[in-house]
Amino acid sequence: MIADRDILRVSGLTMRFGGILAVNDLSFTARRGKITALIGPNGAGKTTVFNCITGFYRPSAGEISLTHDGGETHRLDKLNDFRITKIAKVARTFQNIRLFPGMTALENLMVAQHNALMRASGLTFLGLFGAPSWRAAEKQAIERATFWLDRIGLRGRADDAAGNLPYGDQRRLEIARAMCTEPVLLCLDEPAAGLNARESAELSELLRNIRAGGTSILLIEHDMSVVMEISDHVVVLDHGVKISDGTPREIRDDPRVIAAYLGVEDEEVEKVEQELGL
Ligand SMILES: Nc1ncnc2c1ncn2[C@@H]1O[C@H](COP(=O)(O)OP(=O)(O)OP(=O)(O)O)[C@@H](O)[C@H]1O
Repeated sequence: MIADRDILRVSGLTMRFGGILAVNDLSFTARRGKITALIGPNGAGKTTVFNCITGFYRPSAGEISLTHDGGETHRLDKLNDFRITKIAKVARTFQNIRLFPGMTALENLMVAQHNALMRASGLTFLGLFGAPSWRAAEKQAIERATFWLDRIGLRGRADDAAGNLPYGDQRRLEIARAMCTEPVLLCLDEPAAGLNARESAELSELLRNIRAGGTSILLIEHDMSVVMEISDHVVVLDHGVKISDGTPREIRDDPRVIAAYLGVEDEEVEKVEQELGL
């Protein structure tokens, strides 16, 4: 069977908080094996969309479906966050770092594989007695953690407390931790926030590697150099509504996007366009 080109389809997504319409009838798709960026000015609704996709919020209306390579489709708007991670295989990171700072880098990656280890122990205390199934699963978990420590260049710091690592390393460790759950879709909320130029370049390299490995990525990002450099497809939100959708180049040249970022009203778009010579 040929896999569906789109891994994620969001259709008519609406999210209300009392009188606030944070996301209004939003539709877009994310392609399989590609990097899709969700951008927009502050308060545009990006994190709310992420929270709906990853089950932190139940949408007020709309459908979110994720299709695995084999054709199996999951309605994310109907699943809770636990099942979205475990069954639909969607992983996420947050705007603020949420590592366990007192645990080592390796331990942080092992904790992410807790579900697999528990399954191998038959959900009992067999692990404590070193049952063969548990030992095999533990070996595999260590191998996977080591693989990701290598990928992010932190093998040599495996035993250091995560909280003592430089900020950029912590950001990459968080992404590695999400990858240890073997997601089909990785959702990253502002991964480049607070990074210096060298750390941003390392992040871009890591995300390209993850894409090359076949994992699809959905990314919220304010750092336009990262967005333009690595995204295959960009969706632009403003006031909860999609205002543009296309390649990074198409987005960059879209007067509606420029106007939204400059904070001007619709009727001024033409003026901005003229001023920029578009
Ligand atoms: N839990 C909530 N309760 C009430 N209003 C909310 C809630 N979450 C978000 N909002 C509102 O929804 C709108 C969209 O917010 P959201 O955080 O999704 O935007 P954003 O594009 O991610 O912004 P930023 O780039 O600043 O992170 C804002 O007006 C915000 O105040």
